[in-house]
Amino acid sequence: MNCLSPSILSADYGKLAEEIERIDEAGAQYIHIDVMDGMFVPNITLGAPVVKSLRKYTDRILDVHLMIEEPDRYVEDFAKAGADIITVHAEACRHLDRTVAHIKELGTMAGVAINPATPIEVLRHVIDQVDMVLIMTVNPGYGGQKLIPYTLEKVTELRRILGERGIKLDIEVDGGITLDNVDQALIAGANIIVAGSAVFSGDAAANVEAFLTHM
Ligand SMILES: O=C(CO)[C@H](O)[C@H](O)COP(=O)(O)O
Ligand SMILES: [Fe+2]
Repeated sequence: MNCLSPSILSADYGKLAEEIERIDEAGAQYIHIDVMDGMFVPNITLGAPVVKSLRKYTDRILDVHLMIEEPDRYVEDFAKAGADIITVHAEACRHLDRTVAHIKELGTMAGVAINPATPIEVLRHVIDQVDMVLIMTVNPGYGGQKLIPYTLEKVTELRRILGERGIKLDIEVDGGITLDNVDQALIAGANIIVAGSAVFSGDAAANVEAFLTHM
């Protein structure tokens, strides 16, 4: 199933509850929450207490994207806060297999993300353990960047490999997705679409509805 996961990175942080209710009512199936630690990426955003507060305002899937070093230290906090999917970066984990197992033990869906320059080969031994792979279509750290075209080739290649291995898995794309390129991402084989600035610039509800017509 194709789903939209608006990234609240580009929402008004002073009105997060209202912003989430708006995109929930407009039909977005997921809510993408970007957690940045100022180490793995240059920015700092928010932590588990904010996720816990936001959980009260929506029953949609809380899709937590951890852009933090050694995320194993925090996955339990995010699971307890109400995250439905916790995605960690392969580049940030010293023991990726252990971290994925830890997330699953907590009863939460597990995702693994890779940066644009990270080859999909790093996923080879974990793709039958995770619920989702996140292919970054920009370098992580900021909203509002332009999609890097070669990243969609990685999506196509991963979908092909999954098909050969008979593995059903969600592929999420994140970064620079707009109404003008979302079809390319879907054709490449992505089925979870993150969009931040394209949703939260202007009328967020109308933007969600416009995306959903493509899904
Ligand atoms: O993970 C992210 C940045 O690291 C964000 O989810 C992503 O960039 C979404 O924002 P936009 O759609 O504006 O690119
Ligand atoms: Fe993200």
